[in-house]
Amino acid sequence: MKFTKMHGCGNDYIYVNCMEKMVKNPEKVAIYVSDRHFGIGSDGLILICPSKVADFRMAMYNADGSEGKMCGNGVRCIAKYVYEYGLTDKDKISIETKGGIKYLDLTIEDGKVVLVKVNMGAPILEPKQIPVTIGTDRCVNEAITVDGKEYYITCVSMGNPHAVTFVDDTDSLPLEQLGPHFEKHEAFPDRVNTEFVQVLNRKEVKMRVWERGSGETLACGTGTCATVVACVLNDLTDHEITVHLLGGDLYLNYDENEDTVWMTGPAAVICDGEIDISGLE
Ligand SMILES: N[C@@H](CCC[C@H](N)C(=O)O)C(=O)O
Repeated sequence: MKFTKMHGCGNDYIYVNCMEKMVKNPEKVAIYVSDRHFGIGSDGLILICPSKVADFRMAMYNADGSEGKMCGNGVRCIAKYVYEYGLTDKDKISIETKGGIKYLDLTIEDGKVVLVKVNMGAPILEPKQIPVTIGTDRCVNEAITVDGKEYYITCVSMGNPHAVTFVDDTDSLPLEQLGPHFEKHEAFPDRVNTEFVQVLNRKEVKMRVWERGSGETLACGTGTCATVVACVLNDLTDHEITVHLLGGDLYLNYDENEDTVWMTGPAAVICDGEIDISGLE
């Protein structure tokens, strides 16, 4: 299987061009290629597929083989891939995902995609749709006990479920220990991605993330969208913020009038390669 390893702010995936031929058993392939010791090493697998309703379709799998409905860093990387590998010459493209069609604007310099701005669509706040069992109309600043300690969460779906909790200091968090307790908490019937957010000022926050199905990652695009929405709902920041992640910065704008979140950030190619997956197909 030919692949390209790419990352968006350190959130790395193995990308496969499936425009001609689909990968069989993508769940098993995701587990295999993601392994950082016995595979290639990544946060998961992303397939670039043909679409009947958009320019391209994304299928994404976490490192544990579970399917995710959306991936913010993933759609930016797909934009870079399809332009730089000659699948399109357009600087505005659409990508179908299980979380809806996303519209992307590519900034191109010397034939390279240096920045991608994505219309990530409307945040979903209704608890049943997220899904989370806490809250009636919304789950904003609601108490939850996780591993014996009380936290306050604001829940947002950006096609996939997120719980945002505000903390004093992201650096000192024992995420390896805490993350799984949030992910598998009974309040989240489909598990959850959790963002731990330290507000620096009205325009900047620091964020660490524990991703459903992949563990701690260096960045999560949909997680930053959930974060800006949670910040606004709790009146902690302006609508336009910079999110500092372990792997870099993303720029977010929650346009409440249009009910949409804009995410802008980079995408990078790490390498191209080929791997034998014949035992998995
Ligand atoms: N890293 C992603 C989100 C990937 C999917 C997530 N782990 C899920 O299962 O919902 C992003 O950049 O948004």
